Amino acid sequence: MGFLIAVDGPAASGKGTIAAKLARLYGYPALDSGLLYRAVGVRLLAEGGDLSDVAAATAVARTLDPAELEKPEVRTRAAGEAASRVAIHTPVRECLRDFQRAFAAQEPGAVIDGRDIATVIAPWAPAKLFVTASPEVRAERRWRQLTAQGEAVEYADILADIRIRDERDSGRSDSPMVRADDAVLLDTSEMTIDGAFDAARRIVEAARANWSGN
Ligand SMILES: Nc1ncnc2c1ncn2[C@@H]1O[C@H](COP(=O)(O)OP(=O)(O)O)[C@@H](O)[C@H]1O
Ligand SMILES: Nc1ccn([C@@H]2O[C@H](COP(=O)(O)OP(=O)(O)O)[C@@H](O)[C@H]2O)c(=O)n1
Repeated sequence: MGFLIAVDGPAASGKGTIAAKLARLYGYPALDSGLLYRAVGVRLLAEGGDLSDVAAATAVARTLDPAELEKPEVRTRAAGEAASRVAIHTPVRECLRDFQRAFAAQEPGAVIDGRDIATVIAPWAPAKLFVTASPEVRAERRWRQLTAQGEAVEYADILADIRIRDERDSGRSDSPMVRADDAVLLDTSEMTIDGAFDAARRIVEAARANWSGN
């Protein structure tokens, strides 16, 4: 198994940004695991399905095509909400698990960001970060991001979304969002993107120095 960097954390904490930069730094492939759940939610809704219909959501997860992760629709506010609603279904998570585990194990290394990478997908990961920030800061970042993408959204509504999603993601019974005991907490509330990346890089370098692999 390679040097896997697991980057977990709540919505809009900056974990994807950090994961992408670490992947570039080390020359590893990166997987944004949230896109898998977003793509399931988006297709289910497009087919007129119900997000609480476990069988229908599982059928979509089983037939997910990588091209669906590239669609701009998976990056919308509604897709984030839909993702967290299909992500509570155990059979949906099971359908997506093998792909993530195979991605995680590749040599010489990989970076995956999500909610349960360090706890469920790859507890063996040599480097684990739990990236967070206050709900207000995350809402501000998500509001800016969605506005820049052309979505008309209000800050107050995005803050409410963030709070609901935090509760749903950390309260579900299967693979809840939680910091792994051995994951390093990185609170980016007061950090710039460069500052957060620098802190993440130092955490990963320390983990690499302790790693018994190549
Ligand atoms: N430290 C930071 N300071 C300001 N903006 C940030 C920071 N980290 C990320 N962002 C921005 O916030 C938004 C959400 O970041 P992203 O990495 O997609 O979060 P996540 O993957 O946790 O949902 C993006 O537009 C990103 O550019
Ligand atoms: N490894 C993962 C990744 C995402 N998810 C779910 O998918 C949703 C969307 O994830 P995301 O990472 O794209 O969300 P943001 O953090 O970008 O808003 C989350 O709210 C989780 O419910 C998950 O359950 N497990």
